[in-house]
Amino acid sequence: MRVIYSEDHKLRDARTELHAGQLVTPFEAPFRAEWILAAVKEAGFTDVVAPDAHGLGTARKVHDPAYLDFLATVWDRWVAAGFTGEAIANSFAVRRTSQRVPDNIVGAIGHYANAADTSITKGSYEAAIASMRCAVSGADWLAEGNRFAFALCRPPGHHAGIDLFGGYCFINNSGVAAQRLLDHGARKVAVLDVDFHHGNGTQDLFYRRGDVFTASLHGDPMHAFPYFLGHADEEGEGEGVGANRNYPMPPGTPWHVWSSALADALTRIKTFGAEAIVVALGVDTFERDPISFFSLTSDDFTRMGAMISTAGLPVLACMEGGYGVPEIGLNVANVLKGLEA
Ligand SMILES: NCCCCCC(=O)NO
Ligand SMILES: [Zn+2]
Repeated sequence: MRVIYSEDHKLRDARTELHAGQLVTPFEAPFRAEWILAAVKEAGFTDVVAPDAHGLGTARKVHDPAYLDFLATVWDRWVAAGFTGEAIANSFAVRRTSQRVPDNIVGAIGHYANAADTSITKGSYEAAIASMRCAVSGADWLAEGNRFAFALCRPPGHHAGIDLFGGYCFINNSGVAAQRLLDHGARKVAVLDVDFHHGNGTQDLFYRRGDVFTASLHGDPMHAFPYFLGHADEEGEGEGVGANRNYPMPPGTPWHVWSSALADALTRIKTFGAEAIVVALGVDTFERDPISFFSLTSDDFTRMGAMISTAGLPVLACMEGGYGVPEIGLNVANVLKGLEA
């Protein structure tokens, strides 16, 4: 199992997150990647490498280039406007509004934000680029004929849409990796999102495409972030009809319910004809995750990896969510162990 990790994730170290009406210390913090790296090494996954210095060529095929340009410049524009706090959106291009991008940086950040929980700070963009590079390097490892890779992506990416950031995400790492696999010659690829939260960004990227099957198992959006996408009747559009599958589940969902959804998703991925699976690997489905409400145990993550492995396809796992409990490292390591079992 090749592990791809970049020290540059530490450049993403926001001081604030808008949560429950207060500015709190972000749940998505640097310690997460350090705990996970230590745990996977402890579990014997010691083939750890830095990512290659990929540019934005692949990302520009799934994200709006103007959005990527915004990400590259937003912090400097924010500072130039004289603001001393972290860049937080507080006005949004909601229903029945113009989709023109304002020149004003407060307007522009609101145009591109799908949530107010993600403060942008100095270094956030550079960290997001490094995170994307981990995922692209993992896709390259699979394209070289290897079975498994784990991209220890931080910041995460599955809430990043074509031209949207939020939910701690800026560039859709697993989506860029899926595109990279297609660029390497795959005809069909799947993105399987096992994070507690719906992969609204990934769904957005590929909703109208027939070459990437997107499946997401998640907390019912009637009760859980991101709230406004992730329902079972969202099945794709145009060339993408039938290539999107959502499995919304209720609070307290245990392994036997969750795993039946996984089994169905894997069957559909095989029927679709995917040649590889990119797993958006969040471990916030864990029973003690501080911001989620499923009931998976640490042993269930081993079972999860083993089930995904039975599809018999190359797998690239890209780190997504999973917060503030020591078991996040163990849970990630267990998925990797299950994959290789
Ligand atoms: N601030 C609202 C919750 C953001 C969820 C981030 C996450 O774990 N997504 O998978
Ligand atoms: Zn999550």
